[in-house]
Amino acid sequence: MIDKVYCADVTPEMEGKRVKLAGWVYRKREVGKKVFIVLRDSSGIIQTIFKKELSEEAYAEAKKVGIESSVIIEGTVKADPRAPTGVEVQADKIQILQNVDFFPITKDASEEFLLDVRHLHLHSPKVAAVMKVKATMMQAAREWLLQDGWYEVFPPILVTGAVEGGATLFKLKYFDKTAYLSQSAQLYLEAAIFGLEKVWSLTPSFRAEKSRTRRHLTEFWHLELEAAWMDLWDIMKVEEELVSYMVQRTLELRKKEIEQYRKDDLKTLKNTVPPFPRVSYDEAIDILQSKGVEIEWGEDMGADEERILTQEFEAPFFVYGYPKGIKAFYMKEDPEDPRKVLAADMLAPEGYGEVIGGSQREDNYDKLVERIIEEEMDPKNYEWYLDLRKYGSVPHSGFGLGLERLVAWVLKLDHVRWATLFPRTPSRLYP
Ligand SMILES: NC(=O)C[C@H]([NH3+])C(=O)NS(=O)(=O)OC[C@H]1O[C@@H](n2cnc3c(N)ncnc32)[C@H](O)[C@@H]1O
Ligand SMILES: [Mg+2]
Repeated sequence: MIDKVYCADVTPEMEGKRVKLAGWVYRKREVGKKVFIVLRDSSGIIQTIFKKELSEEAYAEAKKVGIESSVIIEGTVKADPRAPTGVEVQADKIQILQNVDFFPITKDASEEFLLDVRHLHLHSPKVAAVMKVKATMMQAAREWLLQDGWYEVFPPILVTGAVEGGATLFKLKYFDKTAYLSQSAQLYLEAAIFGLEKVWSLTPSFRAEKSRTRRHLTEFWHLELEAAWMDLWDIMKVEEELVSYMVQRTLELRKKEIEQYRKDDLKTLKNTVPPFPRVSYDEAIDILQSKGVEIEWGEDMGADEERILTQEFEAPFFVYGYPKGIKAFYMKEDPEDPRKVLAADMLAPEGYGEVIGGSQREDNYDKLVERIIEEEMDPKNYEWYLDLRKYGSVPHSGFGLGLERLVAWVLKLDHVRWATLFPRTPSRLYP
């Protein structure tokens, strides 16, 4: 590894110190017999200046480099309030690892072009900022899960059945059998609670969603938890504590990156502390109808309805008590109202909507068989899952958090695709 210092670690207090930097040419301009190169690495940028009188050779080389060329630069630190970071390096040596005559991404690049060259778009410090925020959100999640006694498990991705409806399964040939890409690790997490009680996983989930909305990917990162002995209200508390910790910790560690995207007062992020507001599905329908939305009790809320509902809140909030007819087979019927299930979604404010889907699971064998048949599925395909209700069944609940959706809200991205390294949508499988 090159014994370099990071751009962001060069400070005015290091005046007179000799440093070696390695990175990519971010900006370049020539003024008289000087070349200014703003160097970029993963930590940030720093201005370097090449003066002919200091080193003719380095000056001549510096004149050659193009934007995004990979270089190693050596020189002496000089405090300069005019430089972008208040300090610059008076360079006397440059090694060009690979010169770039023309970098394809220009200021006027369209979103579609940026997606076509996503592998080059990852050079961008603004894109790197998204990935740093996403990484910090997961670092925070891991911190919270560890201290709260949850075990990480590693469920399969090659599976034999649907969790969230057969319409969005990706099917593949598995030797002489048929397999599917996992829509959710949930069913396997439910098996894991009989030994570990509180489990979690971060896996890619796959949905053959044809809907081309700003919040759907065909592959997304899915943070899922499952806990024995917990009911819906218990798991909602887990959700708000986890999400609060993720958001507050990321505000603490990545405020600079967040402010590259959010030009507001960060109020909704600061408001993300427990307890989150809770509205019933019935109340949500009343709110929407009072705002002129044409929606009847029993209908699902789509992105548009959720967007309107979020206008009532300035922090994430829960909607609970959905009608059975619009929710999945595994959800436990509400004993107080058989029309409903013990399910709750967490919606992010500012129009973002659903970031978490969760519920208490049906733990009674016969009722679960009934629900599977009601949903016109074959109980034979879920024999192993039904076994979980035959050998020491317990009340249990869990949820799934869409990581890209949470990041999209935190950074106010206009599409969830910008929250993932290489977006997968119905029209995008390459690069
Ligand atoms: N363990 C569980 O209980 C999870 C449960 N089986 C489940 O998959 N619920 S979910 O379909 O609402 O998806 C959960 C979350 O997963 C995200 N999600 C769900 N589908 C997508 C797509 N297509 N793109 C991006 N993100 C998606 C979104 O935030 C949802 O709230
Ligand atoms: Mg959902």
